[in-house]
Amino acid sequence: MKEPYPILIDIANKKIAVVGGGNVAARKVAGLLAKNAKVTVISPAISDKIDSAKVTWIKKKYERSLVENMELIFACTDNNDVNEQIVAEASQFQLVNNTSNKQQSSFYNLAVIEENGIMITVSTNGDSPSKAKQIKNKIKQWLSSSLS
Ligand SMILES: C[C@@]1(CC(=O)O)c2cc3[nH]c(cc4nc(cc5[nH]c(cc(n2)[C@H]1CCC(=O)O)[C@@](C)(CC(=O)O)[C@@H]5CCC(=O)O)C(CC(=O)O)=C4CCC(=O)O)c(CCC(=O)O)c3CC(=O)O
Ligand SMILES: NC(=O)C1=CN([C@@H]2O[C@H](COP(=O)(O)OP(=O)(O)OC[C@H]3O[C@@H](n4cnc5c(N)ncnc54)[C@H](O)[C@@H]3O)[C@@H](O)[C@H]2O)C=CC1
Repeated sequence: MKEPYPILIDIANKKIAVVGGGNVAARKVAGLLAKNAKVTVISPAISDKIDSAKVTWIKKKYERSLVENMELIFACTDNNDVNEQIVAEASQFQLVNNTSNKQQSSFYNLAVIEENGIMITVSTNGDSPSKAKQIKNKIKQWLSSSLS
């Protein structure tokens, strides 16, 4: 993504697939559940950091037929070829985040602070996610010190 366009989207009750059930999937799932999405995790194994009571878990390896009706797809497996395949097989109406390859993602996640009805987000346009996290934490510290 050379020139990303920032938007906020309503994902409440939207069908969202997270393929893979490891650490990265757990972080993405937590963010999605916090905004009331209908999350389906497709993965032979699922981390205990994922609240399996709050998602639909399909205990299978990725197959295109399992994500055909999903509006957003997060490709979070630890197999780059599978993540690439998920992107290649998506329809033109499906947005896909390939968590292992930003060049193949049609959207990125942001580092987010949400407090008192205000949302502050940080992005490095994919260049350095850990820097985005660091800057977010600095802003958070600054916010709490400036309010006290
Ligand atoms: C493009 C993007 C797409 C996306 O996933 O949305 C992406 C991609 C990749 N991340 C990678 C690595 C890490 N990502 C994090 C953390 C976060 N990553 C997030 C977003 C994004 N990550 C999007 C762009 C964000 C921007 O524009 O700046 C955050 C902000 C939001 C979130 O995930 O919800 C969240 C912080 C949440 C918070 O705490 O606030 C950490 C640190 C950690 O886990 O502690 C590491 C390890 C250290 C490192 O490498 O930096 C790799 C390499 C994988 C590999 O090669 O192994 C890729 C793949 C690639 O770069 O192609
Ligand atoms: N975008 C981001 O924020 C970040 C991305 N990454 C990348 O994310 C990927 C995943 O990392 P982790 O979650 O730490 O790995 P992990 O090893 O914790 O989890 C991988 C998961 O994928 C599942 N899986 C493997 N093959 C599958 C298949 N064919 N179909 C469905 N599920 C399958 C496994 O069962 C496991 O649950 C890596 O490629 C890593 O480079 C890493 C850090 C941050």
